[in-house]
Amino acid sequence: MASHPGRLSPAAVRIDGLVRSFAGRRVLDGLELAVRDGEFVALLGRSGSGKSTLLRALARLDHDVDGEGGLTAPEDVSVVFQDARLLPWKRLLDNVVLGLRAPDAEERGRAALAEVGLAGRERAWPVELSGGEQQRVSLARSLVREPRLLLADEPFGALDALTRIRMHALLRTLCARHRPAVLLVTHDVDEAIALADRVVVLDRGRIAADLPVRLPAPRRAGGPGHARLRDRLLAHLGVDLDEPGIEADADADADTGVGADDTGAGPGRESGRESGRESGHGSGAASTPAHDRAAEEIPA
Ligand SMILES: Nc1ncnc2c1ncn2[C@@H]1O[C@H](COP(=O)(O)OP(=O)(O)OP(=O)(O)O)[C@@H](O)[C@H]1O
Repeated sequence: MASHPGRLSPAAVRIDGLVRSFAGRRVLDGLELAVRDGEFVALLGRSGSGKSTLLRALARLDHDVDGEGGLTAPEDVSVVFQDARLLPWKRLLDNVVLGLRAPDAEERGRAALAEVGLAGRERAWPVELSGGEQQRVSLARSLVREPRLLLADEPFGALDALTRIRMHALLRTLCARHRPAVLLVTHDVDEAIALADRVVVLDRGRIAADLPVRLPAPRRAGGPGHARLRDRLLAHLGVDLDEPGIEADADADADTGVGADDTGAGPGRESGRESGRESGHGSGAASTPAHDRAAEEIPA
């Protein structure tokens, strides 16, 4: 992903003390987060930690939900879900340009389908496509609108491992070309590390860790720094790698070419102590959020 960690870009997203509650229970509890223009942020968190609730708030799909706090997000937002949500009675091109009011909509739709590797399939029906191909159409439909912000809620969660790897490469290429800010919800730590400029971990409605990923491309699992960053994120997700039956990557201590403290993450923010494994999941520190250093760098 083309990233410019040293360059100060404006904030595409700024969230300040966001609260969202269901039946009096706070799911987002004073959440602070900023995402720069063109930045790719992966959002990890245990099931029920509020990831989709956050995405729905950013997409303005939560009108009926109780909440407060500041939320600035662009108007031009596209959302990709785990299921492609194509209209089965419309051909692929019509699905891609649905609602797109532009004189050159059809031309752009064709170009978008070509970008995702589906040139020549414009007149196909969704039912004729595999799951991975349908998700390609979903990406084309999102990016044809040239959104400033792309929200992706586990977009590859239903795909097989090989298709997912291909989709990672495609998403990287598309984002480098179109440069939207991206907030990707995923359960897959490796996916987060492979794709994102920054990985944030949501825990009990707040950001428990916010780690820039400073790993060279291509980011292959097992590369320098990768394993230790992975362990650190897993610890924040409550996975105890010391538990019998759970093995850390064998190369976790065999990384070369990086300093002793190099976890592949820059000087991010973590609740609790520096090592997530030492702090244990949650560690109680989620209730006293540290200042978000990464967000601090983002000018309004
Ligand atoms: N419309 C709703 N009404 C009531 N409770 C809700 C609603 N939407 C979400 N919740 C609750 O809010 C909590 C967070 O849900 P959310 O879907 O945001 O979690 P998540 O982190 O995306 O989970 P998962 O990883 O399992 O998809 C859950 O306990 C869920 O039951």
